[in-house]
Amino acid sequence: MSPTNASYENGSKVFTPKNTLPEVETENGNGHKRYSYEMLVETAQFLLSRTSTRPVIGIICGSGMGSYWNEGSLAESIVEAERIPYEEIPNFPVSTVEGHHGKMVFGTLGEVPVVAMQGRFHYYEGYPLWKCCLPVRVMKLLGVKTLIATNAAGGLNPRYKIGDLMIVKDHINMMGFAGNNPLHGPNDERFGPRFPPMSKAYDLEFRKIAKQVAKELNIENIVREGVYTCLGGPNFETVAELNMLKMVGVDAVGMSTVHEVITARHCDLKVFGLSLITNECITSYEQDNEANHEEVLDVGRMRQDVLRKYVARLVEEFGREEQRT
Ligand SMILES: O=P(O)(O)O[C@H]1O[C@H](CO)[C@@H](O)[C@H]1O
Ligand SMILES: Nc1nc2[nH]cnc2c(=O)[nH]1
Repeated sequence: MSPTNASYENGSKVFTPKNTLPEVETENGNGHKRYSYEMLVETAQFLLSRTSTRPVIGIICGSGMGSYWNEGSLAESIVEAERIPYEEIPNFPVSTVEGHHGKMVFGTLGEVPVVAMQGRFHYYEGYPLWKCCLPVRVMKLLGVKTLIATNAAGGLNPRYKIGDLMIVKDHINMMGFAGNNPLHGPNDERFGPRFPPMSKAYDLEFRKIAKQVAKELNIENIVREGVYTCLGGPNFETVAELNMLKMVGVDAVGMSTVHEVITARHCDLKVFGLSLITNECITSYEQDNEANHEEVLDVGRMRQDVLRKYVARLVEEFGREEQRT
């Protein structure tokens, strides 16, 4: 099916943008079918029927960071948590990566109603980008106003240390350079415009608040601010690739987040991004160590206490900011 309605005026082809998409699109060029707005409404309605929480902030937990949402450890922060396994959610993918539990957690942090994804979807798992980002649109339909996307990332900036936290200032959409974008294909205006701007992807006010909160919590020495990029994975990068990324101004490298943020901004969610630097990016052939997922998960575990406290305080502050504006 054509993404646009074409008609002819004075012999020239005129395209009128369509407002809605068909229930299930035909193949979009990647061999994957997309879900319609109505299907995602069905998913959101299912979730709303399973919880009394009406979340205003959505959180995506990065690799190894979801464990701080496990039973017990968050009891004092997430109040009356309700956990819904992805398998039970209509139209939802399932998590296949170690360190991603595959549950939606509803509850409150401070006074703020939240939904947290304990496990995200990655391109390398075999999901097309739009499907990796489907939960972001579901969050929008749940009433979420702000997305907090956390991730584990390799530290490319030589000043970064393992265990540092990086407030994401901006991203470079490397996969997008090659034409792979979650918004690829027909646009549904009910989510957002065909050509969304991306120059204010990461909310400036939230970034200021995050720096202030880092001071209050006395963790400013480990909190950085920098540029993130996402590669398709699942392999970690070669030395030459990392040196190229360094040259173009990348501070941290991962395999997620960028497409989620694009999807979130498209549907007008405010965004805050936070990377946990879990490993050093290897930029010299003389170095012996190599990146590995175990280290990524270990550092997530090691920093879970700090992350939990920091994210919980940020949620409170962002919730307050949300009420103010
Ligand atoms: O981005 P998150 O999901 O935090 O995880 C990062 O860590 C994993 C590699 O160890 C990859 O999945 C990469 O994307
Ligand atoms: N691409 C990539 N993803 C990561 N996730 C955690 N560490 C890394 C890394 O070094 N590279």
